[in-house]
Amino acid sequence: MPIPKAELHVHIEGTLEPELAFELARRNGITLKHPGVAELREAYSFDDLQSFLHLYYELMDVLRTEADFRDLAAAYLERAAAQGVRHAEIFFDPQAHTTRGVPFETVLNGLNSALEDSEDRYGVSTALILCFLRDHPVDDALATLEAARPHLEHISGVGLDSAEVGHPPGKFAEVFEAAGRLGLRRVAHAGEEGPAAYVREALEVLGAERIDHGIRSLDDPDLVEHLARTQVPLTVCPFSNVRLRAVDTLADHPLRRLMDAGLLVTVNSDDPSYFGGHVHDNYLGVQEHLGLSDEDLRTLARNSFTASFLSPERRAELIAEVDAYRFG
Ligand SMILES: Nc1ncnc2[nH]cnc12
Ligand SMILES: [Zn+2]
Repeated sequence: MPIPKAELHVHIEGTLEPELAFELARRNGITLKHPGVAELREAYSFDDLQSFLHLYYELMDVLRTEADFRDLAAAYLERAAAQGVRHAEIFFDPQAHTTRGVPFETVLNGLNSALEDSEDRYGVSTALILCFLRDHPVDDALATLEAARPHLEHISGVGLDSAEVGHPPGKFAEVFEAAGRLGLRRVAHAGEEGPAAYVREALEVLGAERIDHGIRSLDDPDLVEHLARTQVPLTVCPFSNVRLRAVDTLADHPLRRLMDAGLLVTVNSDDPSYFGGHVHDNYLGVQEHLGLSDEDLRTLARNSFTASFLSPERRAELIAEVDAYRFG
């Protein structure tokens, strides 16, 4: 079994495998543009974040009913367990569904019905993080937070995702402030394609407790020093960065430089069905291409629990499992 770890950056909609997409399309009487699974997989070649988002939102059309969202989440949890995941903090994009006429409750109830027995079935504890789409109006984000209010016992935090460049975090100050007042944790995608200044803004204006991606932080030495001192975690997604061409190759990936600079770095899958691998595949990829040792992987696994929203007691238990793990 792979080393125990937490996954802190995975979009549930990005775990939709082509086979399941076709099954759900059939179930819902939808015809996909792509004739079959092989042709769809061939379309998984991207120039940048925007070209990926186009297909990502298009394929979501197959997700219509509670059962669809349940099956999507159950399939992810089963695969995650096989990758050594013991705890998953899972993003979902309600606006991508409500704008298509799928009610907020359909999405949340469906996901929850898979999440509620995840610990018993798969040995994976879970949390949900509601992401606002930063390329949509702020008022839509406020309305989404309002829709979430009756369901806060099922939602741990809020995040910010979708097209980054031209959509600085500061635009969402009011929404994040309101989310904070509701007791929600706050994270944000920043510094994936956008500049280091967006990472600063996410920290200073949104009160982000974790930065999703954050790789462009390296362009600003003062910011790197700040992140090292405060230990605000980065949820880094190496396969994603290569597939979306934020980084040329895995061998060029800045993960090792971020670790060497003393940052609290974690490794995650982002949208595993689109980017060629799940979270442990990412661990093995960076190990091979960046020359990380088994002990480096242990550090990354430890970091994943340290950076999680689990209680200090549960974090300590899981970190003890990481420390006791023997590489095969
Ligand atoms: N890598 C990513 N960046 C921004 N938004 C996303 N939504 C799904 N994956 C994303
Ligand atoms: Zn992401």
